[in-house]
Formats: sequence, C-alpha cells, structure tokens
Amino acid sequence: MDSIQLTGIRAEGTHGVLEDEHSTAQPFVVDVVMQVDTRLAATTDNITDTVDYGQIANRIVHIIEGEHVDLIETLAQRIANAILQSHAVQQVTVTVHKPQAPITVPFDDVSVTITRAQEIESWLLSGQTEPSIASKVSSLAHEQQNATLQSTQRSLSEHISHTAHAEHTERAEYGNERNAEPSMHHAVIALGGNIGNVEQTLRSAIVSIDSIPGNQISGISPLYRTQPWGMPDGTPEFYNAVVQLDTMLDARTLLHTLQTIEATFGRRRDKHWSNRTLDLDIIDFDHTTNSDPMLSLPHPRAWQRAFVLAPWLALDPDAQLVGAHSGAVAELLPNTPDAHAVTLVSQSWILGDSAHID
Ligand SMILES: Nc1ncnc2c1ncn2[C@@H]1O[C@H](COP(=O)(O)OP(=O)(O)OP(=O)(O)O)[C@@H](O)[C@H]1O
Ligand SMILES: Nc1nc2c(c(=O)[nH]1)N=C(CO)CN2
Repeated sequence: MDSIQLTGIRAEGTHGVLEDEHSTAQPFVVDVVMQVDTRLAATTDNITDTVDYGQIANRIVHIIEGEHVDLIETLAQRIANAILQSHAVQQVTVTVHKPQAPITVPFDDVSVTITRAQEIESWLLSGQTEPSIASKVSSLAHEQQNATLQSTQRSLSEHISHTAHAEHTERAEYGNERNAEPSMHHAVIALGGNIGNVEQTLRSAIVSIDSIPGNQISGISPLYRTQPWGMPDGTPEFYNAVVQLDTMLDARTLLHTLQTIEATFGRRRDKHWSNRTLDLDIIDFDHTTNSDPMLSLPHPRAWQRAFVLAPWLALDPDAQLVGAHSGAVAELLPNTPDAHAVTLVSQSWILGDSAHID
C-alpha cells in the first residue's frame, strides 16, 4: 500500500496529568503515516481522489491546541480519529512526541505511537460510550452507513445517466459542464435537524457526503444549538453545522445526492419548514448565482439565518456570501434576527466527544 507521511507537525497544547500542565502550554510534535491508495489520484491528478495533507496538518494542530487531555495516548487517538474522517486514508500511524514532558532526569524525547484502521465507528463513537451500547450503536451506524452509501450511489448513477440522456444539449451552468472535462468545485453545505439524535445523524450524514466518489469534505464547523427560525412556538430546537466540500459533481447532481441522503435518514417532505431529521442545503457553489427555484444559489435565505452564518463564520472567518445580499458573513451575521438564538455546543463534536445531547 502507498503511504503519505507528514512529520514534525508542531503546536502548543495544555495536555498532561500534572495540574500545571493544564494551564501552561508546552510543545507537542506529531508524525503521521497514512496508508492511501494513490493510483487513482496519480491517473486523474485530482486532489479529491487522495488526501489533502494540508487539511490533515490543520486538523492535527486544531486537536493539539484544543481541549485538554491528560494522556498523549488520548491525544494520539483523537488525531487518528480525525485523520480517518478522510476515507481515502485506510490506515494511519500516529506518533505524538512530548519533548518537554515533566521528567526529572535528562531525556531526549518521550512519544507514543498508535496504528488505527478505517472503521466508520472509530470516529462516530467517542470511546467514552458504555461498551455494550457502543457496540450496538456502532453496528447500527455501520449498517445505516452502508445502506446510505449504496442507496445514494445507486440513485446518483441513475440520476447521472438520466440527466445525460435528457439534457445533453444543455449549456454549461453553475458547474453543470456536460460537454467539458469534469472539474473540481467548492461548495458550502448547511446541515440541520430537530428530530431524533441529531448530532449522530449529522455526523453520519457527513460521512455519507464524503463517501460519494468525487467528494471530499474539506472543513467541518462546530456544532450549534439553535432556536427554530420562522417556525411556530413550541417547535423543538435545532442543531446546525456547516461543511465545506470539494466536489467533482455539478450543482444539480450534488443537490440530488443530498436529497437522497436526507431521505435515507428519514427526512419527510410533507410540509414546508416542518420538523425534520435532516436538512441539507447548498449555501454556496463556486460563488455562483442562480435563481432557479429548484436550485437557487447562493441559498436565498442564508443571508438572514444565523443558524447558517454562525457555523460558516466559525469555519471560515473570511467567508463571503455572493448574490443579492452579498457581503462578508462576519458583517451579515450580527444583523440576522436569530443572531442571539444560536449557541455553540462543541468544537470537536465530529469526533463524538461533545456533551450529551438529548
Ligand atoms: N440552494 C438550495 N439548497 C437546497 N435546496 C434548494 C436550494 N435552492 C432551491 N432548493 C429547493 O428547495 C426545495 C425545498 O428544499 P427543503 O425541503 O430543503 O426546504 P426547507 O429546508 O424546508 O426550507 P429552506 O429552503 O428555507 O431551508 C428543494 O426541493 C430544492 O429543489
Ligand atoms: N434553527 C433553525 N431553524 C430552522 C432551520 C434550521 O436548520 N435551524 N431550518 C429551517 C428550514 O430549512 C427553518 N428553520
């Protein structure tokens, strides 16, 4: 198997058993070896067919600088979990060095090395769940994941062959370049829901999106708890997040894929703005604009929704909305009616370690 190696990633963190280590940052250095089949990428020369090592480096720094843990074993596990979010990585070996560890004799370095392989449940579950429950949930998650992937891929290939027949003369629009070489697009997708175990659903939905051939999730926002926007009093609160996606799909195929994933997670479309298990909206696609009601770009209501703008801003402080209500997301956010109705739940929810959500 091919491997991609990233060594000497450095950042300061407050990890350690001693009280003083909880407050005084010290350096941690991380090396990773990722097992990736690079043959497809070498043929297509396309980053979405491999792993983006720049993204991996950012994830590692985010974890080192993030929430305190006592042990470098735990830190290594969190880093492995975060790397295995990229499904191109089949196995990863993580070494965490702590060169200034509080050891009272002269020493060069202390480190831990772990090897973990790709298993969906390795990052869907925190390892903090009670083991018997964990194994049940993990196999359910796995089954649901496989079912989602198969049904989405089936639906996607049907959609592609249908549209290829029906619309072969159509002009290229918002990334729908039927006669051109496929190219890479950048999308921002909002996720939300207010029925069931939404946190788990959102995590699984992200895996599903990332699993579609040609897709690579490149950024995941923190998780927010949000008051229902434009919905009657008594509506259960929502959880919302935003992801950035590199995709070879055109915008319409991407929307179709997202709707198939919504359906697999039990989304019903009986009423407008109704309670839902999962909602996936395309907020931005290559900064293009389009007024087709079937696919409006950017999303026509994003500019007035803190439940979209707050996670987007947390993910990308320079985010810009294009179109009729264009502007920096940082400037649009304070003017939204729900600006004070969004609460940060967790930065690292995707790793499965946020506070319990009922
Ligand atoms: N940018 C977009 N992202 C997702 N759906 C869109 C977009 N633009 C238009 N649509 C269309 O909107 C229709 C309704 O979508 P959906 O059921 O997700 O709406 P909603 O979540 O209830 O409301 P809202 O669109 O205000 O968030 C979809 O069938 C889809 O064709
Ligand atoms: N807080 C919150 N409110 C909403 C949401 C949502 O995701 N979060 N989605 C809606 C329709 O898409 C309507 N209202």
